[in-house]
Amino acid sequence: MIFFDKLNRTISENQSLLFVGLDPNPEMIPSRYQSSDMMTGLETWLQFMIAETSDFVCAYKPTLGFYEALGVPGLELLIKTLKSIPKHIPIILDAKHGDLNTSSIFAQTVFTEWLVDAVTLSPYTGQDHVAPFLVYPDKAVFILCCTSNPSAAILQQYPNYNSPLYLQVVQESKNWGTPEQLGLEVGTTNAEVLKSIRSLAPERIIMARSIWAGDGNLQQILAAGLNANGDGLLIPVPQDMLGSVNLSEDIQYLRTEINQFRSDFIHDASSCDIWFPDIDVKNKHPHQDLILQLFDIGCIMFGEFVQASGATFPYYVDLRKIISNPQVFNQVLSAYEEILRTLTFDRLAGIPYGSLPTATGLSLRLHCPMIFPRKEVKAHGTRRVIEGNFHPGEIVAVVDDILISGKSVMEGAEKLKSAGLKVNDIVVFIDHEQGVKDRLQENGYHGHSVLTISEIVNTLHQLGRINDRQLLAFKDN
Ligand SMILES: O=c1ccn([C@@H]2O[C@H](COP(=O)(O)O)[C@@H](O)[C@H]2O)c(=O)[nH]1
Repeated sequence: MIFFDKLNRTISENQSLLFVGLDPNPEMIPSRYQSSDMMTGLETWLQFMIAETSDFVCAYKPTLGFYEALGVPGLELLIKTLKSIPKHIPIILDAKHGDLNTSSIFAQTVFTEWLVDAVTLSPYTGQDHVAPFLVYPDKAVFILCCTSNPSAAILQQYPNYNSPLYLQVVQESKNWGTPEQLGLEVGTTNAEVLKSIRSLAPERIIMARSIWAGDGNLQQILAAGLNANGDGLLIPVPQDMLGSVNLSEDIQYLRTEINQFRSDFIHDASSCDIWFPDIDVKNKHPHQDLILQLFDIGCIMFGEFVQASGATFPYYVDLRKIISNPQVFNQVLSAYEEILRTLTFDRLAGIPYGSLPTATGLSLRLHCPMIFPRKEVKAHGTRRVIEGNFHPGEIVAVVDDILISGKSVMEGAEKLKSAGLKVNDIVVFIDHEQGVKDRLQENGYHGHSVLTISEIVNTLHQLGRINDRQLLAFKDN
């Protein structure tokens, strides 16, 4: 069962939006658990919390840092604690993981060995960091949008109160995963902050944090954070309540207070909002799925990228990555193949290095011999400019990844022509447009492309993968 369904089922069965932080914090341990053996005391306390609350919460949230701080016994305690949580209750591991290099292995460990359902992530390493977690279809992530720590305001409110960074994080992270896969972690005592995030992300689950640290106006927080259906907001059980001997009664009292507010809130609302992705089904691009997959595996990036010419573009395409994803690579080959089958040629040539794997794949598919013009000629050995066998006079179809100015592909084609070969057609995956095909034509080549960059950008925007700002940056280019 996917995280989202598991969470909603527990919310409905336990009639609760409350979650408990299962943290072995030695500074918070109630005196009745302070034995000479700290680990035993912490474990007994954690078991008490689970036993007292499992019928009244929708999720548990162990904080990895508290367990790590206890060393190896702490990690053993984490495994024991995770195993003690009833299977039907979702576990959100609060890791605030933020390291790109360890993201894949960390996702594998927490999801397949520790069997947690969701994990909190820091947003700073961007979608590349989130993607390895989202390849687990039944799991989810929560992106840390803001914290209530006073000194963090200088960063989170940057550059100004009208357009603060934490709202940029919300807007941006909505492009990284669906509402079922990606929720938001919001630490705040300020209902206005929560309200601004809720209005920007009406469809997301918000995991509230730190709401009890301020004056604790629960009603304001609920009004700001609940979605129009009176849910979508996970509320932490206050830390000081977790030390109470009457934890079960206290939590039920809090649950009733929240549910009373929710039912009044739903009653007052005259309509409900349903979130739909902005997809135009009728005008679906024939390569829509491929465009999405290329974006999701990081082949199409948005930002400021300096090109070989020195110009800055709002995107960069790195098709070299497809070789690491055979399923996407196969689809890319099929798209090239469709064009090549309409052309007449004796040999295929790939432009090094990026297009050599593509040309090799196409050569095998089309049963057509391949050659390639070297990028640099070796000072030793055969000193060949063209690798592979050919006969002067043969027609070569040239394959490359992307046309920007057309310079690199034309340089390759010229080397082939110098060796007595004929080049009529150049087939690329992406055409940057802006007249580059005309430039090829002026030099005697007929350019063909699977996709244009505007088709890619418009499709990604239509499907919510890129935002209005990214679309505008592209259009203004
Ligand atoms: O987004 C991009 C832009 C460029 N490349 C690399 O450059 C050449 C194409 O540039 P020309 O100006 O047409 O020579 C392309 O073959 C890539 O090697 C890129 O990969 N992605």
